[in-house]
Amino acid sequence: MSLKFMFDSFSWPLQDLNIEQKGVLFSCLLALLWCFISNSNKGLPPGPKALPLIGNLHSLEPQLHTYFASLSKIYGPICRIWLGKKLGIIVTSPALAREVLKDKDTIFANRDVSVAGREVTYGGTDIVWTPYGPKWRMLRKVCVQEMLSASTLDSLYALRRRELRQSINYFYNQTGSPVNVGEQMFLTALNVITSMLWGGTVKGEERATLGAEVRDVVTKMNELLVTPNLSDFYPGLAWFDLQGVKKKMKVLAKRYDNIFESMIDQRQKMNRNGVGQESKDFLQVLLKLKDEADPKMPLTMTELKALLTDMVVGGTETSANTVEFAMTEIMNKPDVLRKLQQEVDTVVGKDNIVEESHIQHLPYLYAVMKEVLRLYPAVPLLVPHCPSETVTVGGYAVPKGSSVFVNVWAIHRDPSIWENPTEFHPERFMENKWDFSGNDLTYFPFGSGRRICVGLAMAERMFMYSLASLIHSFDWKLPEGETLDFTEKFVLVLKKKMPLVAIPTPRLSNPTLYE
Ligand code: HEM
Repeated sequence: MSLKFMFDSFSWPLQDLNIEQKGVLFSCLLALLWCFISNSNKGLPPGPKALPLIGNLHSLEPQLHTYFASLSKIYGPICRIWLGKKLGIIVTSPALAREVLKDKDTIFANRDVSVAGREVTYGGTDIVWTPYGPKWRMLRKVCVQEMLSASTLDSLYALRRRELRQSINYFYNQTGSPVNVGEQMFLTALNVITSMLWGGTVKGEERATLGAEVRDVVTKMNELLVTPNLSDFYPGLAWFDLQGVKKKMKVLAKRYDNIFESMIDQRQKMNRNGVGQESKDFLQVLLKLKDEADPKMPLTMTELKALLTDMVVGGTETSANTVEFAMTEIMNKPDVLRKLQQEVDTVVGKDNIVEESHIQHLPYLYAVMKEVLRLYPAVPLLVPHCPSETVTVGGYAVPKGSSVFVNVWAIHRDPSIWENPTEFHPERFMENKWDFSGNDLTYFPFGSGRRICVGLAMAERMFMYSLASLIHSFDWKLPEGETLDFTEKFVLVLKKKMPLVAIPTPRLSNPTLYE
């Protein structure tokens, strides 16, 4: 429909031609476009034949991670795909991933901002979309050293604990009934993160209302962020916003901004009255930084809000989906569940509840986290990188401005690297060298190099604390007649196609441990 729209809109110079002349002209145009596209493939990595105008859009499959993996099996560890006018480069080997993310990191540490992404992050002023340079370094520093440092995270433990205990209490009240584990984990992650953002300001009923509003906005934003958008494939058409993605995102971004404005307003009032300083949360940390920032590199109110957006959008789905995949795999392997429960029982005891301080004493749980992120890396193609200049990778040209997808999902399942790659086997991580640092490009679920995930430390805490609490507090079984489903769905992040529904049964000694 949109291509017809394009031809209709630009048909005025053809009005005086008869049907045969139009046919000839159209064929010439197609031939020219074909030549243009064939020539423009010179020096590029190999890839499937592209059609004029649409490139490979016609054969694109929604499960991009598996589709890209199948292309790399045909065309090799570096291949190309045309997304309309946009060139995509797919990288699927540790050696080439190293070239992109380590050896030529400064060139590739840039992003190609999507229309929807720009709209939702105050014009791309957040960490994810800011190009590599002094501004991005400043934002990362704020995040790593101030918001997500070990000491700030320690000081926010009470907020995380409050939210997780509420979820455990919810599961307890559902004893014996089927519960949508995925949905609950999303709510828990969202509540944990928003609580850390401004939990010191919002109390009681307002917290619940605000939670529902944020949840609604974030869910709709995530849907729009993954809508294939013609404005991204044909930047020349962006002005028309043919699918209305930009317009819809603007409305959501405004709702989101209203929430931030109201939180910031309340906090500034509290600060003026001398009571805000007691609030320990990201908002307080950021407002202080903003007031004390170096005038040569200020932290603006817009950047502050964009940073808060990153925490919510970057931290909720990733964390929640990882816990849901873990629960699914564990329920499929009763031995793993038993071993995990034994480990947690030994460290915590059955007359006690899990605290975050326990998690560093749970090596098997840590191995489970690594194995889940091997099979289901939360961001399977990383956030696409974009070279700031044309550069050679694996002997092929990667032009400036192309979108580079590093298929970490496929590397994590490569049989030449992993024994029984599709089997969930946490033991493989008990005594080996793999970690989350991204130094070894056979295993890098959080990315590697300069753009490595900024929320790594928080993700570790959230996953370990949540999963330890879930399997320590409850035994889990499937509803009668149900089977486990492992089908994945690619929506920029990786999620389960069918949510995990399971029945919790309390296993601790005393009902007060669920309050
Ligand atoms: C299981 C949990 C998570 C996984 C597996 C994960 C993974 C990733 C990956 C693969 C990237 C892209 C790296 C690249 O482009 O090369 C990324 C970027 C990012 N993540 Fe995470 N993430 C997780 C949780 C979080 C959390 C909890 C937060 C924040 C609270 C967060 C915030 C970010 C941000 C802001 C970026 C962009 C960094 C930049 O472009 O400089 N992530 N993450």
